Amino acid sequence: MIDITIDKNVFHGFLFYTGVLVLKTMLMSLLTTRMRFMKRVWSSPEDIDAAIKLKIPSPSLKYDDEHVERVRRAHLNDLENIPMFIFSGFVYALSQPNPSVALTLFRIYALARILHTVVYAIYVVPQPARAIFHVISYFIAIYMTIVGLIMFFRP
Ligand SMILES: N[C@@H](CCC(=O)N[C@@H](CS)C(=O)NCC(=O)O)C(=O)O
Repeated sequence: MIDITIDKNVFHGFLFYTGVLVLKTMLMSLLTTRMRFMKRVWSSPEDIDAAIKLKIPSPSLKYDDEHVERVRRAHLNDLENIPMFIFSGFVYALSQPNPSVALTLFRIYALARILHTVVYAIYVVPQPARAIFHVISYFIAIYMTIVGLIMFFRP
């Protein structure tokens, strides 16, 4: 029998920021599509056929457009990190953390992931801006996983 106690505010915070980050990741598909239309660049021949039918002027088949690839890399980076947050945040929320510390970590994590995208794919800001936002979110997720596992599985 496992005795699970979870603070209501911590759980609400976890679900809220998970929702924000899931929506943010899904938005990356729209951002990629927008960039494809702006640059008129697609990477599948059938998309070029569709663009011609839509009378989009001079669409091109290109696999390495700098702007499109930048948005795709930001999306991929979300996919490498945000699913991890969902596990880390959940196990951490189960470990009876201090509610204000937990909510602060969720908030900083979400903000850092959003700013990572802003400086990577929207307004390109020189490094180390992106690295800083990545490191902040990465170490928060590592901290939450370790604390969560230790506290949850303590004898
Ligand atoms: N898969 C990442 C692992 C390391 C990482 O996430 N680095 C951060 C901070 S420099 C990043 O924004 N990488 C760019 C990217 O994933 O495209 C990479 O190839 O860079």
